[in-house]
Amino acid sequence: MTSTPSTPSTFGARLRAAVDARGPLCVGIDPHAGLLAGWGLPDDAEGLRRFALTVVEAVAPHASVVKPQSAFYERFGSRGVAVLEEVVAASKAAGALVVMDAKRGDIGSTSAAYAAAYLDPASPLGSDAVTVSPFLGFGSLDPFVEAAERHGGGLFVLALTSNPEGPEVQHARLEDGSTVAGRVLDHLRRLNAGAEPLGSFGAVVGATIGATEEDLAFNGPVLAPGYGAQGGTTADVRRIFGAAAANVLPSSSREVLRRGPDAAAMRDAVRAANDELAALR
Ligand SMILES: O=c1ccn([C@@H]2O[C@H](COP(=O)(O)O)[C@@H](O)[C@H]2O)c(=O)[nH]1
Repeated sequence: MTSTPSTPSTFGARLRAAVDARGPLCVGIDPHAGLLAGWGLPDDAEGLRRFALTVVEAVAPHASVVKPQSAFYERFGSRGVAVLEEVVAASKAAGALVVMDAKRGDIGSTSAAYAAAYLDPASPLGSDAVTVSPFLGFGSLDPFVEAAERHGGGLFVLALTSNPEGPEVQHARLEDGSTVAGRVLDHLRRLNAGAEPLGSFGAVVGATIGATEEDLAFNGPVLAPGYGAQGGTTADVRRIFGAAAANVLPSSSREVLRRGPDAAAMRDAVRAANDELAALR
């Protein structure tokens, strides 16, 4: 009997199906020291583990996407990274897609190693998608693009970030008059051309940015952090993205996590946000 290797579905296709089933809210799993304290947990690897797995159990069966922020795990060294591995596995088992928020980017040969770490399903940190930085030149991300295509994964490339310092770099003008962010979006438009139902190469555009001249329709998903604790609202998502809002994943960490350790309260916060965001689709 011959076996046919199954072609992995694309990240864009999996994401579209997940959002249709569960709603667009992406829940950030960011174990801040202050949140551990607020939950009555010690600021150590065991406190981190109890916090992170409690969040996964509460939200991963309900949210389309979870986004662990790697920094909060790395600060505990190898024991923290082991917890991050557990978060990835448990979230996937509960049916959520995992976006690893690691914001990686380096010269191409090093990017290849980062891509293997975060996008190869055989890696203990293998996720559905990873956040990457294009500020070493978009071409430095080629190894990530190749790994995403090989493994059916996705990328979220920083374009217009939610922090107030971002415009200094992202609004800067290039020789042809386009902005740095606009050039990033152009690259994504090229990578996603013709993809159905949605491309796998996304952008990070904060839910907090002011008016923008950029064309935010590029046939790919948008991760929109800043929703919730940083002040971004559903009305902001509508204002910023307009017709492209249907492909936006508003991302909220602290606004959900501060409701814990009460699992029902975290789950209800996810449901309430998704109910409100449904009007955008
Ligand atoms: O432009 C960006 C890119 C990423 N982030 C990350 O999202 C969360 C935001 O957490 P909140 O508690 O909801 O504010 C965090 O992990 C950031 O590193 C971002 O905020 N802005």
